[in-house]
Amino acid sequence: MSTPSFVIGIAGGTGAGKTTISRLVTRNVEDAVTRIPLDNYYVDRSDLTFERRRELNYDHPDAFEWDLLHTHLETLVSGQPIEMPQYDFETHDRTSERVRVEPTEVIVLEGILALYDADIRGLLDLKVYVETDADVRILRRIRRDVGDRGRDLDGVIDQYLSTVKPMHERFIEPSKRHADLIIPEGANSVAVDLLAGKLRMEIEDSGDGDRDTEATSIESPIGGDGSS
Ligand SMILES: Nc1ncnc2c1ncn2[C@@H]1O[C@H](COP(=O)(O)OP(=O)(O)O)[C@@H](O)[C@H]1O
Ligand SMILES: O=c1ccn([C@@H]2O[C@H](COP(=O)(O)O)[C@@H](O)[C@H]2O)c(=O)[nH]1
Repeated sequence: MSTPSFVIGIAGGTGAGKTTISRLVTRNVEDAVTRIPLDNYYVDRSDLTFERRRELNYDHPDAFEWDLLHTHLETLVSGQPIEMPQYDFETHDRTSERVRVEPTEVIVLEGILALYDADIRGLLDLKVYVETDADVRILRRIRRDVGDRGRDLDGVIDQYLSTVKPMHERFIEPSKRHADLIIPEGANSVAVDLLAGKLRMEIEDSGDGDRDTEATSIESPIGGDGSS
């Protein structure tokens, strides 16, 4: 167990590439990094039926349990472990499982509104916003939500137009002004390598970590095999 010396927040719209970037920048230093998906802090709505949960707005700040996230980040930063909630996108529900997370040298908080809350921002040493065009993001989201999250095309389109897009414009995009670093076009390989280097430096400064490096290669901008 270590006391974290560096906390990064990675925000950006749905499908921007936040998860991909946080995986890429931490891939050679995994033992020294704790990744906290903001999604795990969606408010527990297991009191509602599935039908009702399906209609909720998951892109408004009120959908998240900020106090719990703040407490957990503070706990990790103070060198103590947390019991992190887990979230199931297929059922739109927090699961009964909790995962024990030990503090490491670096913490990466990643999610659509990772830069939204002022108290959370106060705990971040580096604030990153991933900026990717809306058309690329919706194409990625369709592929992911239909393929991995149990949705159908009409459902993804309805949700996008009714809540995802308006909340993006109202809350997510404006949070970009808090960023120290804006990464254009998702997993931009130059930005990923710079960020990975920064992480390695922080880890080395705190006296631990695997220092191997690997070049970053980026596939087609909407995933798949890149063929047309
Ligand atoms: N630069 C990229 N090139 C190709 N596919 C990407 C890229 N970045 C992300 N993707 C794909 O797009 C989808 C959404 O990316 P993800 O990182 O989960 O976005 P976010 O976490 O911002 O919602 C995933 O299927 C991922 O593999
Ligand atoms: O129950 C839920 C919870 C969230 N969502 C959608 O997920 C995205 C955030 O995840 P990303 O990985 O950043 O795309 C958000 O836009 C919500 O609309 C959901 O559909 N159902």
